[in-house]
Amino acid sequence: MMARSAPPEDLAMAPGDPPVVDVEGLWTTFGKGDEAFTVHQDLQLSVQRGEILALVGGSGTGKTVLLRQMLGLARPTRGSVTVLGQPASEMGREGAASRVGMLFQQGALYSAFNVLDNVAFALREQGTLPADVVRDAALVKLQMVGLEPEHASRMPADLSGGMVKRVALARALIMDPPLLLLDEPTAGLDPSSSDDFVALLRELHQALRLTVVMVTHDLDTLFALSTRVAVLADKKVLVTGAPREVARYPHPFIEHFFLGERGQRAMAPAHTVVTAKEP
Ligand SMILES: Nc1ncnc2c1ncn2[C@@H]1O[C@H](COP(=O)(O)OP(=O)(O)OP(=O)(O)O)[C@@H](O)[C@H]1O
Repeated sequence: MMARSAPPEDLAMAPGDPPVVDVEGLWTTFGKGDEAFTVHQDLQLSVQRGEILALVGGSGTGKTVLLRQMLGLARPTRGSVTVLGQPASEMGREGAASRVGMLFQQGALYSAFNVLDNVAFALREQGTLPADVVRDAALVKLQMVGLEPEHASRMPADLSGGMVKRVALARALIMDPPLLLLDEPTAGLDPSSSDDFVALLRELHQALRLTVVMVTHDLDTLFALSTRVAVLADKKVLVTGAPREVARYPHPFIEHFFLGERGQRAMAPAHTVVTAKEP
């Protein structure tokens, strides 16, 4: 029998409601035989309602794979990834769309569809609502992310990077999912667009009472948004806690990530007065 590792050390979380996401004893192995390599080894993680959890870890530690498993797009090799009480791999496409919205790293809009059709895609595909209702729902979502009705007919190639992210966010929210997954939400944005997008995410988190799991390498985004951080290292969640507590945890990756020059800047008091949001 496989020995179970201890759950990650939790520096902040208080037990309460059942978790929105519950990852239990997760193993993820790719390849076979001599080629096999294990990305997650008995990984545990819970995300409570209303949290904005930042997943951080070195390159290739399986952050994106974990998001894809929460969306039901990738299966655990062993163990379970449960979303709102149901195994994510059994949600089916529609079940997943109504529970989980995902903002993919590059925005990933359909280049042949205009903005409105991109946003409306999942609702239209469901085929249960009349076209004008789908259209109105998409326009509401566009407004929610700060875009005007006249943007609806634009093509993705004609949008700025910030607008692509907003459209992708509107699309992720079209089915009103309670859980939002963000893969590098501010990657590729200039500092000003990045700040605007962070402010939008924070507003929507409050207004829609979302639970958010985000992967980010960007410390400004992490400190501005996250209520808790989970560090992936050594094939598991090593530690979770409030950003400033986790930053002090003794581990080579954490020291490099938080205490390097960028980390010091992001944690500097002048910055945190403006953007820090800790529980
Ligand atoms: N479908 C797949 N088949 C084989 N290997 C895969 C597959 N998906 C991911 N991997 C591998 O799993 C590992 C983890 O990938 P993942 O993209 O989750 O890393 P990450 O933590 O998001 O990294 P980064 O920060 O660099 O984006 C990588 O080595 C990747 O090549």
